[in-house]
Amino acid sequence: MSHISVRQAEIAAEQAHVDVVYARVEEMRAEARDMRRKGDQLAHGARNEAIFEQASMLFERDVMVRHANQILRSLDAEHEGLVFGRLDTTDDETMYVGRLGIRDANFDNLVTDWRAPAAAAFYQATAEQPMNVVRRRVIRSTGQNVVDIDDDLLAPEKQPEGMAVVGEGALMASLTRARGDRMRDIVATIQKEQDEAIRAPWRGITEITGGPGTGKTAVALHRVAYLLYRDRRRMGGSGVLVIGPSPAFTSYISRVLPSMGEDTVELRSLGEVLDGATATGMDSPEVTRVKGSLRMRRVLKRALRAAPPGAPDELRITFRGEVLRLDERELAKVRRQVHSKARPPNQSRVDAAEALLEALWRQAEGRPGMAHDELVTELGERIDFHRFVVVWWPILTENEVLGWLADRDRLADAAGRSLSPAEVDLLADSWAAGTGPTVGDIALLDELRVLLGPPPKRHRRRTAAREAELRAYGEAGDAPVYRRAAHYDEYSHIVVDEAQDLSPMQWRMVGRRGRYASWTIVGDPVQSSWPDPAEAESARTSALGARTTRRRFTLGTNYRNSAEIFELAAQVVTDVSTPDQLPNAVRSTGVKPAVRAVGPAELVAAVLPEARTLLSEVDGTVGVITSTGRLAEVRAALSVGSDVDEARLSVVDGLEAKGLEYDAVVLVEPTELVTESTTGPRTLYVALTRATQRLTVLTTDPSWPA
Ligand SMILES: Nc1ncnc2c1ncn2[C@@H]1O[C@H](COP(=O)(O)OP(=O)(O)OP(=O)(O)O)[C@@H](O)[C@H]1O
Repeated sequence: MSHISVRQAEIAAEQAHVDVVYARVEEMRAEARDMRRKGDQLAHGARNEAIFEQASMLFERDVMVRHANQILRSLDAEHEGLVFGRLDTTDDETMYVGRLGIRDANFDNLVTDWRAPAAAAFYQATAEQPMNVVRRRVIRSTGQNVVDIDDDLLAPEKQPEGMAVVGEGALMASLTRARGDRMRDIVATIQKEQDEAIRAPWRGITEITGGPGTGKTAVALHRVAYLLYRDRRRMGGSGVLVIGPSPAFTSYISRVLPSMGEDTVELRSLGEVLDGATATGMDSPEVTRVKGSLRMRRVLKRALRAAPPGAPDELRITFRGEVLRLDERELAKVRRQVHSKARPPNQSRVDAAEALLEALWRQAEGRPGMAHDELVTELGERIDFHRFVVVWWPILTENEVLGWLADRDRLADAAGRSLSPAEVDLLADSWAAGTGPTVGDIALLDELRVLLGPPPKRHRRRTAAREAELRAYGEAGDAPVYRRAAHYDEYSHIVVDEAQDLSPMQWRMVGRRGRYASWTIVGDPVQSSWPDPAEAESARTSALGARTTRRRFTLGTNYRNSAEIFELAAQVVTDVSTPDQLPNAVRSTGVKPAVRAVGPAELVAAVLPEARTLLSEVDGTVGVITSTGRLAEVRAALSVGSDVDEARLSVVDGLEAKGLEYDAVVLVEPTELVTESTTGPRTLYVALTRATQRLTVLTTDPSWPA
């Protein structure tokens, strides 16, 4: 047979199996719908039964309906390539690997779930250690149609007669495909070093480091899918949280888990970790640095202890014909005394009232007709006294307290010697600008929330049991509504991506979400935009606990950039990295990055034609990356060319580019990315490593990158 007809024959054989699988999926769908119907009938029946029977029937109904819904959800997930792999072993066994485990009506395996232990060989077998695998086959499909196959022969000496081997490399084929605006899953082509990190035990802290494009994000997300599959009860019930640097990033990765049938994982950017707040704006690097520093804890603590703006500075009250008075100094003393108790301020109003009454007694003591207990009881019940307490010791929100600090004098008082006068100016200006909380403010607000304590509860409308139930299942029962209590801190697993950029204050905020969590921490120190890694490291250790099990995986192959693009990127970080921190980019396109020198007046005008050229050269996305200061100007220049395909073109600054990727990139004035940031070369490195195929650098410096 010719080469082509062997391939066609093999594709046809795989199509036959895939057809059987899809037919079975249809049957399973019908069975699940039937189960759900029965569950509903059971519930209907229960309404007519005695109460105690009702409870058990409702429980049974819940279990049935939930189970049926879970099956339907995973069957309904986007199943492009439901079956993507096949292993042929030395024992003449054949195993298909796919996104779901599927058995036929006789319980024989049609497809093994990629996360099952039996499927591990699909990712881990190598020619050196074939793990009983003779041939590994990747099956590529469009919808339900097999379009191509690709084989690795791992044990040629065991190849039986008639076993065909076709293809040129599924990984390379997948890497050269055009990118869309969302990241895709990589289940079919996970590499061995990646698989080890994905399948690592759930306990403790799993660190995944590696250079740009090594698949850290992809691996972390597949790890989540793996952990949920292996331990759904533990992981799914308490929930999994994935934290990324920006909303652009969380949107970019948002499809990966649903495409694997997992739609219960929460994705949040750093500006959204605190419930009720959404921040996207970034401060300047200088301000970010101060806001992120642990010194802010002391500043915030002191800020809380000051009298709130507008609080009365005198208490005057008449008791038994005598005027009792506490002046500003005495009131300040009482305030200090109440704050010195361990209770948070929002829980201390009763303490404050008691301390005020004691201070009033000290005024009254010795005067005729005064008795301690009478004064305390009678004044304590008086409405004018209550009115005073409410305004003198108000229940505060974190936003109010941060708002106070826009006042430079107040901030300087709170800062004491923790901040320099220049730092005080920087922060006061940033808050006085009134543009709403920035991403850096969110960690401060969260800190204040904890320092203030919860406001006193008047009524508990829901019982604790009801709360717990709502947390676990959502109110609707069958739809997956994953509403958790505000400031939920019991996630079972938390993934922190681009972890190298978290400030110490952000580590504290993130650490609070996982009191009992295990962690996957993903990052690359060379891409860090945080200036003091040692401080961040120690904050991270105290946030996550130093003694827990730690395991570390380092990924060494850059799957994103062409070798030509990465060669240029590596040049800019030679001074801030060691050779072992730089990955190996193995895919060569033969196209070197274009570096174009232009005059300063032509710089911005040159962006549109370059973007147009790249849009015509690649099938997928084009990113324009510029300094933050130039973002608006470049966006305006690009909107002039209304003929460009906006779905394929985006404009971001160096920080927003974190974690994203495009088929082609226009990088505008690289030196500005360096000078604008306190960790310049690292930010530039991020920008230079976003493109998979083409990179054009526009610079006004003819000698760049020298
Ligand atoms: N085994 C693989 N098979 C196919 N594609 C892969 C594989 N590993 C990684 N990729 C692809 O390489 C690209 C880079 O992956 P990813 O974004 O996860 O890298 P990263 O290490 O997080 O990068 P960065 O640190 O630059 O953000 C993605 O398009 C991803 O799909």
